[in-house]
Amino acid sequence: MAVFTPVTLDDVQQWITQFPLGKPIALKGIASGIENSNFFLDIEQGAQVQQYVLTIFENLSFEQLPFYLQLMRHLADRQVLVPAPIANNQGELIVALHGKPAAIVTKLEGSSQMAPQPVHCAEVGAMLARMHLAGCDYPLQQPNLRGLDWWNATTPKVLPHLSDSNAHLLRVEMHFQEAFAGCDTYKQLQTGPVHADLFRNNVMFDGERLTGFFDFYFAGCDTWLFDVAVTVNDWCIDLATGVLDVARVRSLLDAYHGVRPFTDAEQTAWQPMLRAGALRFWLSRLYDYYQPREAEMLTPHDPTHFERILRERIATLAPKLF
Ligand SMILES: Nc1ncnc2c1ncn2[C@@H]1O[C@H](COP(=O)(O)OP(=O)(O)O)[C@@H](O)[C@H]1O
Ligand SMILES: N[C@@H](CCOP(=O)(O)O)C(=O)O
Repeated sequence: MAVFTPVTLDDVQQWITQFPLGKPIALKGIASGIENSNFFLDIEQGAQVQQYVLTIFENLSFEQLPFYLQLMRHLADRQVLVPAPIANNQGELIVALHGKPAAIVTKLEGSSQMAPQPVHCAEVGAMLARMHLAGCDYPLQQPNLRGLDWWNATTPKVLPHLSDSNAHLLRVEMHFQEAFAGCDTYKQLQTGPVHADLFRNNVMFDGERLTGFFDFYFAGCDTWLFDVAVTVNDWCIDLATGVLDVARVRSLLDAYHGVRPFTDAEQTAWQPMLRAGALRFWLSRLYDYYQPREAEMLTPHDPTHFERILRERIATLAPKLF
């Protein structure tokens, strides 16, 4: 279940006249996805047919969306591979469809690489560094809405559901992360717009060629290193154990470092940041697990996966950043 707002080709043919795009000839609902209604949209442009993705936003409002859509436009304009939002004839990226905010973005080629090798991790690392640099002059500001403030607000909501051992882990780690966020090294870390959810299912590949990052709806301004940690914690692990795979870690980090060299402060902060990246998703998965949304919104992700990763990052020294 992923199309929550039904749309017909006829609806789109009327609506799309406000975009400088051409004639829609096919519309197909996308089955995967859990947040929004997504459709592949084929548009005839002269002798060619171009493919786009139409998204109707089910939860985010007109007021919340500009940060994400304008960020994608900003990055696309700077040759970072992301879906490029298309503006209507008034220059608007977000336009109402069936009373909800909607947007059209370019379709990325390929599919997600769910069993990445070092070559894929290198592509991800290099593009992530390019994305961070390209975001430097992005004018809009929004904090990472799943950052420390959210962790502090969420911890008391999930603590009553946890075993003694997990409650202890959560309390100790929150204490550790509060101290880390207040330390001098942390304050020296470079910040800017980050994706903050760059998991395997949010990147497209055509063979070994990365074709784009997508699903920017957790993006916000945070440390670049947090983005790297979240990415490494998903792309470079053995999924069963959470243990880092050194070859994939090295490929991702070396490729990133080749584009945007890591700093000494980032080197010092690396292990605590890997723990922060694990804690963030442990907490959100716990929250979703114990405060489930409506029944049709699929099975929540497994929180124990990130509990395992967090314990592993605390116990084992990670490969150095550079
Ligand atoms: N720009 C795009 N290009 C190609 N495929 C896309 C694009 N955006 C979304 N998709 C496809 O739609 C699916 C659902 O998108 P996603 O952003 O995960 O949805 P949701 O926000 O509802 O979770 C993705 O897994 C991907 O297959
Ligand atoms: N990546 C997060 C969940 C975010 O949902 P997404 O499918 O839209 O990326 C997790 O794995 O917990």
